[in-house]
Amino acid sequence: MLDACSTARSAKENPFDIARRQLDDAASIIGLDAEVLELLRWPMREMHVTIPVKMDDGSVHAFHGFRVQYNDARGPNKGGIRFHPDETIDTVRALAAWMTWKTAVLDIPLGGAKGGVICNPKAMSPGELERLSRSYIRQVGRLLGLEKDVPAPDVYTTPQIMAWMADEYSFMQGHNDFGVITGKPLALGGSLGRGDATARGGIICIREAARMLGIDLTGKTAAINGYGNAGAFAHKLAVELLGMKVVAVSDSKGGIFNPDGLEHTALTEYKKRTGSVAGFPGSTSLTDTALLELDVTVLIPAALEDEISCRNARNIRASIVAELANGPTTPEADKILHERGIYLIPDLLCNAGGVTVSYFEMVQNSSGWYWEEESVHRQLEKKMTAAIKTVHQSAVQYRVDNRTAAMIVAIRRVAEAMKLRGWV
Ligand SMILES: NC(=O)C1=CN([C@@H]2O[C@H](COP(=O)(O)OP(=O)(O)OC[C@H]3O[C@@H](n4cnc5c(N)ncnc54)[C@H](O)[C@@H]3O)[C@@H](O)[C@H]2O)C=CC1
Ligand SMILES: O=C(O)CCC(=O)C(=O)O
Repeated sequence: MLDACSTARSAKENPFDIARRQLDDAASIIGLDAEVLELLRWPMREMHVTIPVKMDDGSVHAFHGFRVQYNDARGPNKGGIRFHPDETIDTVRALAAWMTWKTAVLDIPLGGAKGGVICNPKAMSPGELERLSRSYIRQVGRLLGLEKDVPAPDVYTTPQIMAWMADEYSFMQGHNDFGVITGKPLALGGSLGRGDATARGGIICIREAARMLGIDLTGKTAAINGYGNAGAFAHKLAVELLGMKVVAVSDSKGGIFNPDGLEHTALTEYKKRTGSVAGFPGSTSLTDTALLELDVTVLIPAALEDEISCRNARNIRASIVAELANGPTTPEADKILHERGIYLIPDLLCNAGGVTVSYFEMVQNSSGWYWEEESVHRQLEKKMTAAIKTVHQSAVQYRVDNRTAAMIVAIRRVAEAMKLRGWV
């Protein structure tokens, strides 16, 4: 039988198939009970919604969206909402499964969920986006709540969108209930430190990986695919906290390269003004394929799924691959990178800073006591370093790659909760 690498494919692999293969692999290594595994292979609940939105030209457009609650054995469901033209139910299922494993790896008392709307936010006016955000919440709101399911931002959703959603949900409840959503603006109960939390958690992982590998990162190079919330803050913090040089970045409109390092402030201002990093003065353009295969110390995929697959895994030259994106590497590519001695920090760990600070936001909203930024950073550092240590121990104990090691930690914790609750 041909494996996925042997077949001539140009289409993306189904992300939910990938999520299940990752689960099956980890489950077989620890001999997970078949009934537990069967439960973990399915979302516990999912909602498909049609979302009517009045457009600026007076027409009504029916958008389609989803909220998938994968598993809440360890606590309320948690996970972002993505607005993207290529969104599918299977992408949302995979992202919800990965949220479940991520909260378990970080040992925060939450489950996993994800939401998505099929739309092109770049082609919508602010008014249309607001009406879409409110209409989505009217449809899925009955599933949400601080004790049930707490969304957050993801690709192409922002703190402003979270604010509209929190407001709509509050109207539905008849009182302010901002704790239903995290990643909110500070003025509405957001947490200090949530903006750069995903990148900050990833930078802590890169720092610890380099320490383990004996690499001094000062002056070393990084390339970042995806220049949004996660990628742009990773650029800033890689320079500020690790002393690295970010030589290449890309977004959906193109990539740029400067061997002397790209300047963060000038680049983010340029992107804000022009809508893309492409054409940034002083840089040359490069394709995403070329960016991923650059000879850099650290490669940071920070865009979408399936960036590193059997098509390019043999050409990756970075020593460390730090997955800020969810699901950027396919299982075949995982194997190839592992065999080639490339140190991969899996998404479940690498991008968990975001949900960890979202959890801190929930705690602050519940208690009404707001933390200083320094406390957020300190608690994030503690949670991340503890998780890094646990995943490393698991990799050594089972002699597996880091993703499988993280999956083992996660499914053991979720399985324990399910057993204690009498689900299996
Ligand atoms: N925002 C958060 O707190 C978290 C985000 N993530 C993951 O990080 C990744 C990025 O999310 P955000 O930064 O929040 O989204 P964002 O919407 O702020 O930015 C996404 C960026 O990716 C770029 N992009 C899209 N398609 C691309 C392509 N084909 N090639 C290169 N760049 C492309 C966009 O132009 C944009 O710059 C996603 O996988 C998301 O699920 C994971 C954990 C938390
Ligand atoms: O902050 C959160 O609750 C979730 C962030 C997210 O969607 C993710 O980690 O993929």
